[in-house]
Amino acid sequence: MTAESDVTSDTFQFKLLATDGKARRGAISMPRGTIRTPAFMPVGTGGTVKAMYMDQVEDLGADIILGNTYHLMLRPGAERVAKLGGLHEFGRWQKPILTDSGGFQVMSLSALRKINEQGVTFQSHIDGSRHEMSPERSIEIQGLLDSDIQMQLDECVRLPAGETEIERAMEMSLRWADRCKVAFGDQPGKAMFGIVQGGDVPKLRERSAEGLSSLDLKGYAVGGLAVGEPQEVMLDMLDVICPLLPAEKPRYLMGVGTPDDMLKSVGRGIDMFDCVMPTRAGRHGLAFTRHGKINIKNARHAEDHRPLDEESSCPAARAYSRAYLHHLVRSNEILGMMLITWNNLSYYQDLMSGIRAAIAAQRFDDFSAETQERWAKGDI
Ligand SMILES: CCOC(=O)Nc1nc2cc3nc(NC)[nH]c3cc2c(=O)[nH]1
Repeated sequence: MTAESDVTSDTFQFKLLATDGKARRGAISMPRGTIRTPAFMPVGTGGTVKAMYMDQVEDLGADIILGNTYHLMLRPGAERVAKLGGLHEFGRWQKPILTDSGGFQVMSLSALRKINEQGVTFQSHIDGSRHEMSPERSIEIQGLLDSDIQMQLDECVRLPAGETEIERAMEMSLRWADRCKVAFGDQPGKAMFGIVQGGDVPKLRERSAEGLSSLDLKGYAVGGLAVGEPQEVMLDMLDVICPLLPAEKPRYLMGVGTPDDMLKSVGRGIDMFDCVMPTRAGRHGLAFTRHGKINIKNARHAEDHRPLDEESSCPAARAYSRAYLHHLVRSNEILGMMLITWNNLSYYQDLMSGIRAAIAAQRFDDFSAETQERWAKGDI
C-alpha cells in the first residue's frame, strides 16, 4: 500500500482535504513526493540535517526538508552542487526540498550587508568574500541546487522597527517577488513561493498579502515574524494575513517554531513550518517530549533510569535512560547530540501527525487543549 507521501504528481498541486475552524489538512503533490500538511520541515542548512542520517529523517515521517541557499552558495557553491547532480543527489535526500533565498541569513549572518533595488550585497561570513544577490540570481542559485520549492528574495526587517522602514522593505520585497516570478518562469513540477512582509503593521501586512495574491503564485510564505516579537504579536499578524491569502494555496510560516507556536499557528490557518529549534536545541541537550521540555543536563536527571518518553516509537526516546543521556551531554559526547536531535525531530513529526489526524477527525481544538495540558502537567 503506497503511503500518501509516496504519491507523486508531475505538476505542483495543493489539495485542501479538510478544514476544522481555521485549521487545514492538505497535501502538496510534486514529482519527488507528496507533502502532508500541516507539515514540519527539518532544517538541512548545508545539505545535511545536523547529527542525522537522511534515512532517519525520512523514517521519522518528514516529507520535505529545508536547504539553505546562502550557506550552499558560499560553500560548496551552487555551480559545484549542480555539477554533482543537484542537492538531492549530493545529500542523498530524494523527497522534496524547499530552499530559502538566503535573504534572512544575509540579514543575520554576514557583515557589511548592503541592500538596494538591485538586490543584496554582502560579505561571506566564511572568508569575507563579497557577493551580490539579485532576485534573479537567487532564483538561478535555487535552480542550480535543483530545489523543488524556491523562495523569492525578500528583505526581512527585525522587530521592533519604524513603520517607514518596514514599509520600504515590504514594497521592495513585493517588487522583488515579481522579478523572481519572471526569473522562475514556467516550471510545472516546481514552485516559487512569495513571502508576505510588513512587520507588525496590519495595513502593511494587508498590502503585502494582497499584492502577492495578485501575482497568482503557487504558495505563500509569511516572513518577518519570529524575529524578536512576542508570540501574541506573531499570532495577531496571522489573524490579519491568513484571511487575505488564497485558501487554495499553501501557507508557510518561516522560522517557526516551538510546538506551542505551531499548534497556535495551525489554528490560524498555517500549513507549513521550518525551525532550527528541534535540531539546535537537541545539540544542547534540550529534549522535546509529549510531557514538555526536558533539559537533560540538569543534575536531577543524573540517576534517572527512565527513558525520555516510553510512549514514543523513537529508539532515542525509549531505549536509553535519562541518566545515560545526561552523562553523554555533560561529557560533550557526539552520541548525546545525535540521540536528543533524533528524539526532538521524532516528537516534532509525531506532533504534526497528531495535528493532521485531529483536523481530519474534526477535533483539532480538543487535541490542541489536551496537548497543551500534557505540556503544562510536565514530566511526571
Ligand atoms: C525560508 C525562506 O527564507 C527566506 O528566503 N527569507 C526569509 N527567511 C526568514 C527566516 C526566518 N526565520 C525566522 N525566525 C527564526 N524568521 C524568519 C523570517 C524570514 C523572512 O522574513 N524571510
